[in-house]
Amino acid sequence: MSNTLEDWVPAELLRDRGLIDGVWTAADTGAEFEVTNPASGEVLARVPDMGAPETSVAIEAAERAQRLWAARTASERAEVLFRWRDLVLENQDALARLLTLEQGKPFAEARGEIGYAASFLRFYGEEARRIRGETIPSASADTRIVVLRQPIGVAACITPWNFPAAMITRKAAPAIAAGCAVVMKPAELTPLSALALAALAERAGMPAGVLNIVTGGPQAIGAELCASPAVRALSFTGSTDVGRLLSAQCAPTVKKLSLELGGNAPFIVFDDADLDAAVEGAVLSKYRHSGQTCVCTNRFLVQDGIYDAFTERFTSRVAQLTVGNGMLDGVQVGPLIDDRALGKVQAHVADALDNGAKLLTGGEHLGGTFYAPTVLGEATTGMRLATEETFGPVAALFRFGEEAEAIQLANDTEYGLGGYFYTRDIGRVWRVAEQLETGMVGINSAMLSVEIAPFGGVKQSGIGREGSHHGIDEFVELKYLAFGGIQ
Ligand SMILES: NC(=O)c1ccc[n+]([C@@H]2O[C@H](COP(=O)([O-])OP(=O)(O)OC[C@H]3O[C@@H](n4cnc5c(N)ncnc54)[C@H](O)[C@@H]3O)[C@@H](O)[C@H]2O)c1
Ligand SMILES: O=C[C@H](O)CS(=O)(=O)O
Repeated sequence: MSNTLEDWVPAELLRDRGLIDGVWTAADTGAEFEVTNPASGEVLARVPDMGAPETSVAIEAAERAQRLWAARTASERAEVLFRWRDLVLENQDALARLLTLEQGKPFAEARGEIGYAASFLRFYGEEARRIRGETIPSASADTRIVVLRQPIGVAACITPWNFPAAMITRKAAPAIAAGCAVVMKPAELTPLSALALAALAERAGMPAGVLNIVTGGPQAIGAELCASPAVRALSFTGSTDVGRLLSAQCAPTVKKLSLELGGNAPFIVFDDADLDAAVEGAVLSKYRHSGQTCVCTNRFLVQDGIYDAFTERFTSRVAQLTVGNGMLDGVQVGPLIDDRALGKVQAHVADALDNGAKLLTGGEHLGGTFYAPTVLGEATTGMRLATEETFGPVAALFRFGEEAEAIQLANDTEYGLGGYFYTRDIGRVWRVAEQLETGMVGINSAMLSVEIAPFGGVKQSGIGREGSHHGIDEFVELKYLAFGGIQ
């Protein structure tokens, strides 16, 4: 099978330059870095290794463009987003192939991600015309109070490798709808999808400077974005460690921060759960994208009375999953993104086994960065996978007795992104939903991600929300106007 980009993706979607002020641009030094296919290790492309100087030029371009963009009507901004969305959907298969080649996820999942990416362009195109202010009944007869919602200005966006398309539009679409201009730094492991999306934005009529893509070294680009007083908002998706660092770097210029960080999602199966539904939900929430999703389950908490039945059914389903190159038909689990990710998975499994976990299926390195879908029984809280995000295809099953114990275990983490539970008791549904310390809760449901709902975490999983009408708030400022002297 060919792994050459040009055999799979039309030339108009392949870009080997960053986009700054509407110009496809090389690094000032001419330096480049390689983008590789995680399924084969082959080099797919080389893209510019930019740093602080190019980032600074992109910020200046965004500043100029933003003033003009904000002066356009909301309908004009919406039209550009709608055309962009149409082009993304027209190119859905090609974009999905590009995504699978640079990122590894199975083609069907990649195709789903492109549809998900397009959904943000449509939703925020619609939302552009609903960025409404308010009037507040005044305290005195001769005054009036009006609140405007204005674009914040230049927004910096930093995105991860696990959703190389959807994380771009989940940030860019609300920012652009609100009248902001964006300087985007995609993950260095997966810049090609971001560049292809930018090529389509350009074709959709996005004015020069409104969407800039800077590829290259995260530290240098990140430091410049954080230090610039012209950048008024930073929207970051990635690990909690980098989120903490960026928060500190933004403190001197006091930016609005939106942080979508790591998780340690619990998935609770109560004795009264619908077993078939719980097993299907468990497989989806754990093995989607080889476990490399921020809302993937990290800990299965299973009540004593259903533990054996759930474990048997779940393990048998997991053992049937097909692992392989995501470009091949029927593959359900692709490679891990790189050797570092593989090393963490192997270390978590070894640590769990050393501490008494039982290997029920998997536990094998399958060559390259492929790892067998794995289930570990009798996990306990002293194991690394109880407190750290494994970010791989490893399910750890913990036992519990009473509802209160499940809630205590579920909340025993610094993270608070997603959580799931399965039960048929309506009283328990409310009790548990209200007590879980997470930003999102799946109740008899394992899918949280949809453009119309607010996605985000509490505790050290982040600040702010993406998606839904709340996603606009990250990119607007309130301005209160006090009118006096009205007779
Ligand atoms: N909450 C969410 O919505 C969400 C979504 C996807 C991923 N994640 C989390 O992201 C993590 C996996 O992604 P990752 O490995 O790409 O995370 P990461 O934090 O290593 O990288 C994320 C982005 O930050 C950049 N980056 C790294 N160091 C930087 C620095 N010093 N300055 C500026 N930018 C820097 C990277 O280049 C990349 O673009 C997991 O923890 C996962 O849970 C969270
Ligand atoms: O990694 C987590 C992202 O937010 C992707 S998704 O929204 O859960 O699909």
